[in-house]
Amino acid sequence: MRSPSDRGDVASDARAALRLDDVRFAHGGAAFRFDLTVRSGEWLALIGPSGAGKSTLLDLAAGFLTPSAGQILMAGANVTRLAPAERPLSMLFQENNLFPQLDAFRNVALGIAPRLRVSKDERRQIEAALSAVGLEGYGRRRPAEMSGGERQRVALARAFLRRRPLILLDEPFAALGPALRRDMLGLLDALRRRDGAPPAAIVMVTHHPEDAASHADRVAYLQAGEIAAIGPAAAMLSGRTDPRVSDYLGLRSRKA
Ligand SMILES: Nc1ncnc2c1ncn2[C@@H]1O[C@H](COP(=O)(O)OP(=O)(O)OP(=O)(O)O)[C@@H](O)[C@H]1O
Repeated sequence: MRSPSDRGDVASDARAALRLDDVRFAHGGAAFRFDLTVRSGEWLALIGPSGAGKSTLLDLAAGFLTPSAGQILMAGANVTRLAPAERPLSMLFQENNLFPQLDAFRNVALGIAPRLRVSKDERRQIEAALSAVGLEGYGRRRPAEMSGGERQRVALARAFLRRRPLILLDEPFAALGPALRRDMLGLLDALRRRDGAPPAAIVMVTHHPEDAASHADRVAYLQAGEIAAIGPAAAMLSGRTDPRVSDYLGLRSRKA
């Protein structure tokens, strides 16, 4: 049986949560070229040195940047020219995911009711989402009245209420301590499996190899604007697959 490769076979590509097909982009002096297939329900971690293009890859997938060439597909549909709001995904950043003037309830409500007019049923869903992230009773608090971890929980509640099949994470827990980061990743994993629906696929930028090791199915290593290596998380993080990855992870002894 052939192992799933990055290009994948035609049938699995058609169902892929995300596919970047020879996507090209340039900003500043930096050029980017990405080929990637993320299967439905898969958790992919993006690692690599600062400036390698991890955020650029996510921004292209989300629609905040437009490729100069190539195609972006989600569940087989070409979304290359669609605005971010029209794409079947949710994205979480390291900060500023919430509207500061709105309380937690309204920030979550925006996930399903952009004009903030909510029905009784929607109110119940929003309260259930807040409770699922451990924030029962926090509905009236504004972002400034919450900790960084609580704010990210509100953002998670909103993302999951939207029930999009793809979640893009640009280091959303990087500012949290190790224990809290572990809790948040566990919560994210539990939330994406709720309701018996297929789990949402996740593409997560991280500078913490241990986060990738504990949750990712595959790891992609980016360097100089492209995916230099990709494979199962355990193999990639063992440092035995690619010398560039082991150097990045600090796993190879260096000669003085
Ligand atoms: N808006 C922009 N205009 C010009 N150049 C940019 C812009 N955004 C990013 N770049 C450049 O593109 C390259 C890739 O940036 P990107 O943010 O994707 O890297 P990264 O791998 O996410 O880095 P980090 O780990 O530091 O967040 C960098 O050299 C950066 O300076």
